[in-house]
Amino acid sequence: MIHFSNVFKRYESGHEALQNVNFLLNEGEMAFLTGHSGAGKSTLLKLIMRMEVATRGQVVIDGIPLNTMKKRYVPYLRRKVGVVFQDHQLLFDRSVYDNVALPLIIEGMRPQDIAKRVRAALDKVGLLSKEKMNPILLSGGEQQRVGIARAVVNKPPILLADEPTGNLDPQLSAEIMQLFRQFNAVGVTVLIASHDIDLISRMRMRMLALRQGSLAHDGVMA
Ligand SMILES: Nc1ncnc2c1ncn2[C@@H]1O[C@H](COP(=O)(O)OP(=O)(O)OP(=O)(O)O)[C@@H](O)[C@H]1O
Repeated sequence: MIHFSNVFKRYESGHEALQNVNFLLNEGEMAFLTGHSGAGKSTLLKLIMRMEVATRGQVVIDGIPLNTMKKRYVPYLRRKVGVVFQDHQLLFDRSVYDNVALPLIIEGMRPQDIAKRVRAALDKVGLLSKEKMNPILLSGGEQQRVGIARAVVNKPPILLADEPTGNLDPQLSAEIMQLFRQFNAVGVTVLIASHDIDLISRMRMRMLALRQGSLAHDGVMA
Protein backbone atom coordinates (compact mmCIF):
# COMPACT_ATOMS: atom_id res chain seq x y z
CA MET A 1 0.00 0.00 0.00
CA ILE A 2 2.82 2.40 0.99
CA HIS A 3 6.16 1.30 -0.44
CA PHE A 4 9.41 3.28 -0.13
CA SER A 5 12.45 1.87 -1.94
CA ASN A 6 15.82 3.55 -1.62
CA VAL A 7 14.18 6.93 -1.14
CA PHE A 8 16.28 10.08 -0.84
CA LYS A 9 14.94 13.60 -0.46
CA ARG A 10 17.25 16.57 -0.84
CA TYR A 11 15.68 20.04 -0.55
CA GLU A 12 16.80 22.86 -2.82
CA SER A 13 18.76 24.27 0.10
CA GLY A 14 20.99 21.18 -0.25
CA HIS A 15 19.73 19.63 2.99
CA GLU A 16 19.25 15.87 2.69
CA ALA A 17 16.07 15.26 4.73
CA LEU A 18 15.76 11.52 3.88
CA GLN A 19 18.49 9.04 2.99
CA ASN A 20 17.95 5.59 1.55
CA VAL A 21 14.62 4.93 3.28
CA ASN A 22 13.10 1.49 2.67
CA PHE A 23 9.86 0.12 4.10
CA LEU A 24 6.59 -1.48 3.09
CA LEU A 25 3.33 -0.81 4.90
CA ASN A 26 0.81 -3.35 3.66
CA GLU A 27 -2.86 -2.75 3.07
CA GLY A 28 -4.67 -2.73 6.42
CA GLU A 29 -1.48 -2.28 8.48
CA MET A 30 -0.95 0.41 11.11
CA ALA A 31 2.41 1.87 12.17
CA PHE A 32 3.93 4.85 13.96
CA LEU A 33 6.64 7.10 12.61
CA THR A 34 8.95 8.59 15.22
CA GLY A 35 12.20 10.50 15.37
CA HIS A 36 13.75 13.64 16.83
CA SER A 37 12.74 17.08 15.61
CA GLY A 38 14.10 17.45 12.08
CA ALA A 39 14.54 13.68 11.58
CA GLY A 40 12.41 13.80 8.44
CA LYS A 41 8.93 12.66 9.59
CA SER A 42 6.95 15.45 7.92
CA THR A 43 9.06 15.09 4.78
CA LEU A 44 8.20 11.39 4.59
CA LEU A 45 4.46 12.14 4.97
CA LYS A 46 4.71 14.89 2.33
CA LEU A 47 6.22 12.39 -0.12
CA ILE A 48 3.21 10.08 0.40
CA MET A 49 0.81 12.96 -0.36
CA ARG A 50 3.08 14.08 -3.21
CA MET A 51 3.48 17.52 -1.69
CA GLU A 52 7.18 16.79 -2.25
CA VAL A 53 8.84 14.43 -4.75
CA ALA A 54 11.72 12.06 -3.97
CA THR A 55 15.11 13.08 -5.38
CA ARG A 56 16.10 9.42 -5.82
CA GLY A 57 14.33 6.10 -5.28
CA GLN A 58 10.68 5.26 -5.59
CA VAL A 59 7.54 5.95 -3.56
CA VAL A 60 4.62 3.73 -4.59
CA ILE A 61 1.16 4.33 -3.12
CA ASP A 62 -1.57 1.76 -3.80
CA GLY A 63 0.39 0.55 -6.82
CA ILE A 64 0.97 4.04 -8.22
CA PRO A 65 4.62 5.18 -8.59
CA LEU A 66 4.59 8.83 -7.53
CA ASN A 67 7.88 10.02 -9.05
CA THR A 68 6.59 9.69 -12.58
CA MET A 69 2.97 10.50 -11.78
CA LYS A 70 1.45 13.20 -13.97
CA LYS A 71 0.34 16.34 -12.13
CA ARG A 72 -3.27 15.87 -13.21
CA TYR A 73 -3.43 12.59 -11.20
CA VAL A 74 -2.44 14.28 -7.94
CA PRO A 75 -6.09 15.05 -6.91
CA TYR A 76 -6.91 11.37 -7.53
CA LEU A 77 -4.06 10.34 -5.19
CA ARG A 78 -5.13 12.86 -2.53
CA ARG A 79 -8.61 11.33 -2.43
CA LYS A 80 -7.00 8.05 -1.39
CA VAL A 81 -5.09 9.65 1.47
CA GLY A 82 -6.85 11.25 4.44
CA VAL A 83 -4.64 13.54 6.52
CA VAL A 84 -4.93 14.68 10.14
CA PHE A 85 -2.75 17.59 11.33
CA GLN A 86 -1.66 18.53 14.84
CA ASP A 87 -3.39 21.91 14.64
CA HIS A 88 -6.36 20.26 12.81
CA GLN A 89 -6.74 23.29 10.50
CA LEU A 90 -10.47 23.72 11.06
CA LEU A 91 -12.38 26.70 9.71
CA PHE A 92 -13.92 28.70 12.53
CA ASP A 93 -16.34 30.63 10.33
CA ARG A 94 -18.56 27.58 9.79
CA SER A 95 -20.14 24.69 11.68
CA VAL A 96 -18.66 21.30 12.56
CA TYR A 97 -20.91 19.78 9.87
CA ASP A 98 -19.65 22.19 7.19
CA ASN A 99 -16.01 21.57 8.12
CA VAL A 100 -16.44 17.83 7.69
CA ALA A 101 -18.47 18.26 4.48
CA LEU A 102 -15.79 20.36 2.78
CA PRO A 103 -13.85 17.54 1.00
CA LEU A 104 -17.11 16.14 -0.38
CA ILE A 105 -18.31 19.54 -1.61
CA ILE A 106 -14.96 19.94 -3.40
CA GLU A 107 -15.48 16.49 -4.98
CA GLY A 108 -18.88 17.66 -6.24
CA MET A 109 -20.95 15.09 -4.34
CA ARG A 110 -24.76 15.53 -4.18
CA PRO A 111 -25.98 17.26 -0.97
CA GLN A 112 -28.13 14.30 0.13
CA ASP A 113 -25.14 11.94 -0.20
CA ILE A 114 -22.96 14.46 1.63
CA ALA A 115 -25.38 14.52 4.58
CA LYS A 116 -25.21 10.72 4.95
CA ARG A 117 -21.43 10.61 4.79
CA VAL A 118 -20.89 13.55 7.15
CA ARG A 119 -23.24 12.14 9.79
CA ALA A 120 -21.62 8.69 9.52
CA ALA A 121 -18.15 10.25 10.01
CA LEU A 122 -19.30 12.39 12.96
CA ASP A 123 -20.97 9.36 14.52
CA LYS A 124 -17.70 7.39 14.30
CA VAL A 125 -15.81 10.08 16.19
CA GLY A 126 -18.64 10.54 18.73
CA LEU A 127 -19.64 14.09 17.73
CA LEU A 128 -22.99 13.68 16.03
CA SER A 129 -24.71 15.79 18.67
CA LYS A 130 -22.37 18.74 18.00
CA GLU A 131 -22.76 19.03 14.23
CA LYS A 132 -24.34 22.50 14.35
CA MET A 133 -21.77 24.01 16.70
CA ASN A 134 -18.89 26.23 15.70
CA PRO A 135 -15.71 24.20 16.29
CA ILE A 136 -14.19 27.12 18.21
CA LEU A 137 -16.51 26.19 21.10
CA LEU A 138 -15.21 22.62 21.28
CA SER A 139 -12.41 21.28 23.48
CA GLY A 140 -8.99 20.47 21.96
CA GLY A 141 -9.77 16.75 21.89
CA GLU A 142 -13.13 17.36 20.22
CA GLN A 143 -11.56 19.66 17.64
CA GLN A 144 -9.08 16.92 16.81
CA ARG A 145 -12.01 14.50 16.38
CA VAL A 146 -13.59 16.90 13.88
CA GLY A 147 -10.26 16.92 12.01
CA ILE A 148 -10.31 13.12 11.96
CA ALA A 149 -13.93 13.01 10.74
CA ARG A 150 -12.98 15.38 7.91
CA ALA A 151 -10.00 13.17 7.00
CA VAL A 152 -12.10 9.99 6.77
CA VAL A 153 -15.35 11.41 5.34
CA ASN A 154 -14.58 10.31 1.78
CA LYS A 155 -13.49 6.86 3.04
CA PRO A 156 -9.84 6.98 1.99
CA PRO A 157 -7.96 3.64 2.10
CA ILE A 158 -4.98 5.41 3.71
CA LEU A 159 -4.98 7.65 6.79
CA LEU A 160 -1.93 9.75 7.71
CA ALA A 161 -1.53 11.84 10.83
CA ASP A 162 1.20 14.34 11.70
CA GLU A 163 1.49 14.67 15.51
CA PRO A 164 -2.28 14.29 16.02
CA THR A 165 -1.98 14.31 19.82
CA GLY A 166 0.70 16.99 20.11
CA ASN A 167 -1.52 19.41 22.03
CA LEU A 168 -3.48 16.89 24.11
CA ASP A 169 -3.08 15.45 27.60
CA PRO A 170 -2.24 11.71 27.99
CA GLN A 171 -5.86 10.58 28.52
CA LEU A 172 -7.17 12.41 25.44
CA SER A 173 -4.13 11.28 23.41
CA ALA A 174 -4.89 7.64 24.24
CA GLU A 175 -8.53 8.15 23.17
CA ILE A 176 -7.50 9.70 19.85
CA MET A 177 -5.07 6.81 19.20
CA GLN A 178 -7.89 4.38 19.96
CA LEU A 179 -9.94 6.08 17.28
CA PHE A 180 -7.16 5.51 14.73
CA ARG A 181 -7.11 1.87 15.78
CA GLN A 182 -10.82 1.59 15.10
CA PHE A 183 -10.35 2.89 11.55
CA ASN A 184 -7.47 0.45 11.11
CA ALA A 185 -9.69 -2.40 12.38
CA VAL A 186 -12.05 -1.83 9.45
CA GLY A 187 -9.21 -2.05 6.93
CA VAL A 188 -7.76 1.47 6.68
CA THR A 189 -3.96 1.61 6.36
CA VAL A 190 -2.75 4.03 9.05
CA LEU A 191 0.59 5.83 9.50
CA ILE A 192 0.96 8.25 12.43
CA ALA A 193 3.95 10.53 13.02
CA SER A 194 4.35 11.08 16.75
CA HIS A 195 6.91 12.04 19.38
CA ASP A 196 4.98 10.24 22.08
CA ILE A 197 7.21 7.20 22.63
CA ASP A 198 5.44 6.27 25.90
CA LEU A 199 2.08 6.03 24.21
CA ILE A 200 3.50 4.17 21.19
CA SER A 201 5.31 1.60 23.31
CA ARG A 202 2.15 0.97 25.33
CA MET A 203 0.24 0.30 22.11
CA ARG A 204 2.79 -2.33 21.03
CA MET A 205 2.58 -1.52 17.36
CA ARG A 206 5.08 -1.33 14.55
CA MET A 207 7.31 1.70 14.79
CA LEU A 208 9.42 3.23 12.06
CA ALA A 209 12.07 5.42 13.68
CA LEU A 210 13.98 8.03 11.68
CA ARG A 211 17.34 9.32 12.79
CA GLN A 212 18.78 12.19 10.77
CA GLY A 213 16.86 11.11 7.69
CA SER A 214 17.70 7.39 7.86
CA LEU A 215 15.44 4.60 9.05
CA ALA A 216 17.11 3.52 12.28
CA HIS A 217 14.49 1.02 13.47
CA ASP A 218 11.51 -0.84 12.01
CA GLY A 219 9.52 -3.12 14.30
CA VAL A 220 7.56 -3.40 17.53
CA MET A 221 9.44 -1.81 20.43
CA ALA A 222 10.73 -4.37 22.92
N1 LIG B 1 11.14 23.05 2.35
C1 LIG B 1 12.30 22.78 2.97
N2 LIG B 1 13.46 23.31 2.49
C2 LIG B 1 14.64 23.04 3.08
N3 LIG B 1 14.80 22.24 4.17
C3 LIG B 1 13.68 21.69 4.67
C4 LIG B 1 12.37 21.93 4.12
N4 LIG B 1 11.48 21.24 4.84
C5 LIG B 1 12.16 20.61 5.80
N5 LIG B 1 13.48 20.87 5.72
C6 LIG B 1 14.55 20.36 6.58
O1 LIG B 1 14.55 18.93 6.46
C7 LIG B 1 14.77 18.32 7.73
C8 LIG B 1 13.62 17.39 8.07
O2 LIG B 1 12.46 18.18 8.30
P1 LIG B 1 11.05 17.52 8.69
O3 LIG B 1 10.08 18.65 8.81
O4 LIG B 1 10.74 16.45 7.73
O5 LIG B 1 11.40 16.90 10.12
P2 LIG B 1 10.42 16.35 11.26
O6 LIG B 1 11.00 15.06 11.70
O7 LIG B 1 9.02 16.35 10.77
O8 LIG B 1 10.60 17.43 12.39
P3 LIG B 1 9.56 18.00 13.50
O9 LIG B 1 9.30 16.89 14.43
O10 LIG B 1 10.30 19.14 14.13
O11 LIG B 1 8.34 18.46 12.73
C9 LIG B 1 14.95 19.47 8.73
O12 LIG B 1 16.33 19.71 8.90
C10 LIG B 1 14.29 20.66 8.04
O13 LIG B 1 14.89 21.88 8.43
